[in-house]
Amino acid sequence: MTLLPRVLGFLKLESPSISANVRCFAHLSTANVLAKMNDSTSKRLRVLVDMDGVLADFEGGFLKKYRAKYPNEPYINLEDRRGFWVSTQYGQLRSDLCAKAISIWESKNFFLELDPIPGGVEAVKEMSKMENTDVFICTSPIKHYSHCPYEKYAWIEKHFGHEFLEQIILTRDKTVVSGDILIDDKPDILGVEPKPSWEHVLFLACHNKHLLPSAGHRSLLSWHHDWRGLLESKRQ
Ligand SMILES: O=c1ccn([C@@H]2O[C@H](COP(=O)(O)O)[C@@H](O)[C@H]2O)c(=O)[nH]1
Ligand SMILES: [Mg+2]
Repeated sequence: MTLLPRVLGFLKLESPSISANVRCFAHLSTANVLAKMNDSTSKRLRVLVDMDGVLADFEGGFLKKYRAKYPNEPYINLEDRRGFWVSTQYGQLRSDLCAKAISIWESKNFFLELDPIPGGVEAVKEMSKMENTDVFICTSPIKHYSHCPYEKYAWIEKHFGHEFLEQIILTRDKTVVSGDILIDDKPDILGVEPKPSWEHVLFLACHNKHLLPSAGHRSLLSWHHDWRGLLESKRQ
């Protein structure tokens, strides 16, 4: 508190616009003034990061467990995957395989045991430590809720630590969540909000890599590509 008059005096000399900002914060402590000023001079970014297919290897985990449970049934190699819905493509292969596919991700420990997508956990940890950046993991649980919601929380705790549980958003409709950017492998993210606040950046996955880039639709090829540049472009 004692430093506040000196900080105000210094800022008044340095910049009239900054000192105007500071006058609004005159009731705050010195630390709060500096924090608020930082907020008011650079854009705070809210990043939403999808989980399945972006942080957790849903497709790889599915194929491994499907082949273990149904060793004599046909399967689809990851290179041959087309379309977001695994169940749809398996159903096209043979109609009864749709239910068999669904039985895999409805099983206990499916979501918990998914391997991390290379570089994803490290990237999200790093972005969560960046100045003026709020990161949330925004993920859709399946409606068969016996295991999935619990295991998604447990997966985040296992890979990010207990404190990161604050950053989870479980929703079946991502269009109602506000953010600057949503990094997600699903090509069409639809819901009740026709104009979501975020820019959807398509994360490359085995099921979407054959799609032509749509006009104005940016993509992130992997966590080893320039996600930092992507975030910076949204601050400007
Ligand atoms: O064929 C499928 C493939 C995936 N799912 C489930 O959809 C969600 C996808 O969540 P995102 O947040 O969009 O990554 C996930 O819970 C998968 O289990 C499906 O139901 N059918
Ligand atoms: Mg996904």
